[in-house]
Amino acid sequence: MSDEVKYGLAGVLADDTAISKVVPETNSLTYRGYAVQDLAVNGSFEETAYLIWNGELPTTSQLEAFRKKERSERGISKDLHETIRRYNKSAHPMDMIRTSLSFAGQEDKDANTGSGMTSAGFDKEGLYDLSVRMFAQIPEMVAAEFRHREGKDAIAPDDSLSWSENFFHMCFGEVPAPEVVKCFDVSMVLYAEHSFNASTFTARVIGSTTSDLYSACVGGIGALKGPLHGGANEAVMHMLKEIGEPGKAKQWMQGAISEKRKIMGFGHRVYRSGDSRVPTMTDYFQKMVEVTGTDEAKKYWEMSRILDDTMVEAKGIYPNLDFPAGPAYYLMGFPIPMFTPLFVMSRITGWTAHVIEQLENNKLIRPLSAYNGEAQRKFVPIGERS
Ligand SMILES: CC(=O)SCCNC(=O)CCNC(=O)[C@H](O)C(C)(C)COP(=O)(O)OP(=O)(O)OC[C@H]1O[C@@H](n2cnc3c(N)ncnc32)[C@H](O)[C@@H]1OP(=O)(O)O
Ligand SMILES: O=C([O-])CC(=O)C(=O)O
Repeated sequence: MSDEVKYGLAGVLADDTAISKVVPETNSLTYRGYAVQDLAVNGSFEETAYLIWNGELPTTSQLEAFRKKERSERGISKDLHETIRRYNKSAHPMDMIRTSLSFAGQEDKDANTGSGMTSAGFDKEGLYDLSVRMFAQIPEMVAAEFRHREGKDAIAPDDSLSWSENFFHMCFGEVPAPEVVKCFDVSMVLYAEHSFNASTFTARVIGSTTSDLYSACVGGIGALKGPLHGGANEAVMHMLKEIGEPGKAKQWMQGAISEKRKIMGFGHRVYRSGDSRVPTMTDYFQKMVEVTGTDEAKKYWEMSRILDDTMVEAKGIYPNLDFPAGPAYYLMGFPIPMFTPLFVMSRITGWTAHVIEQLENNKLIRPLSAYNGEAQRKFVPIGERS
């Protein structure tokens, strides 16, 4: 270990950003200056997406035009549908969405817009158009992959529906109660952006080589899949199912703590005393429990309260957004392995905005390493090696 190295880049300021601000001291998060909880409760995910890319909230007519643009970009190709139908049904949905986005990139004649592969160079408008296209099409990929795993045909998008309503329609063939759609929409707002988290930083690193936007986002998907990052929302639900009932929750948590196990959905690199997004998502998880009204839903709610209290009391480690989001998605009817692809559908806004910001003032991201391997030595011909 070297004193000069910042392991995991912890505490390192790697660049400027005007997209979001995380303030750990006050557990607050703003997108372009707006508190995330205000955006989530009072606005829609479409408005947040517009804000993240354009820097300002849309007026009524701007939002109308944005919605029209998003709807006009819906519709993945027949070839991609055909490819999805060939996927191994037991593959993880994150592997499926990573493959589908990559497939869409090789089909898209505009894929290299704004990249070093074209002589035109940086093209902000072109990159924005590509971003909206991915935002419009990724939900259809996720829904088609879900239905393929279930042995069902894909459902075409419905342009009369909002981005969130349309996703439910493409998954289940119907739009649930407005309260359920709102809870989902809130989760999308909360997941959209979080400064230099691992997947966004990955996307920026790829963007900094002036590679293309699809490559940057495919890389982001790879980084998000891990349970230390986006994959934790799935792990939380597996944990709740493993514990099984509220009566066992405290003892389970105490056992996990004494065995020094990492408990999924808790802790954060930046927040040390609570994740700014958790109170809002917890309120909406509770609303999902009320809407569902089942004993199972109440059981997950009670368990999550006990786990939260026990962990905070024993270790002073607080839940992160994945903790309430996982069970909320479960109550919406999504299968567990689909939770991280839902995160992708939202975070595509943050990833693309960051790649555009990176390219606006680009400097290749290339840190140094402290070498701790063998000292230089003489080459030994193969016949002389022991
Ligand atoms: C949307 C998101 O991506 S949010 C993050 C989602 N990830 C998770 O929920 C996975 C579980 N959490 C973790 O693994 C970590 O908290 C991370 C990876 C998120 C942050 O990690 P780091 O900033 O590197 O903190 P680090 O892992 O060094 O933890 C610091 C201390 O807190 C403990 N700690 C942190 N998180 C946890 C946890 N979830 N369970 C148990 N102990 C924990 C560590 O064991 C360590 O203790 P020690 O100093 O006694 O060794
Ligand atoms: O910021 C992080 O390290 C992880 C996180 O919460 C996110 O990406 O939303």
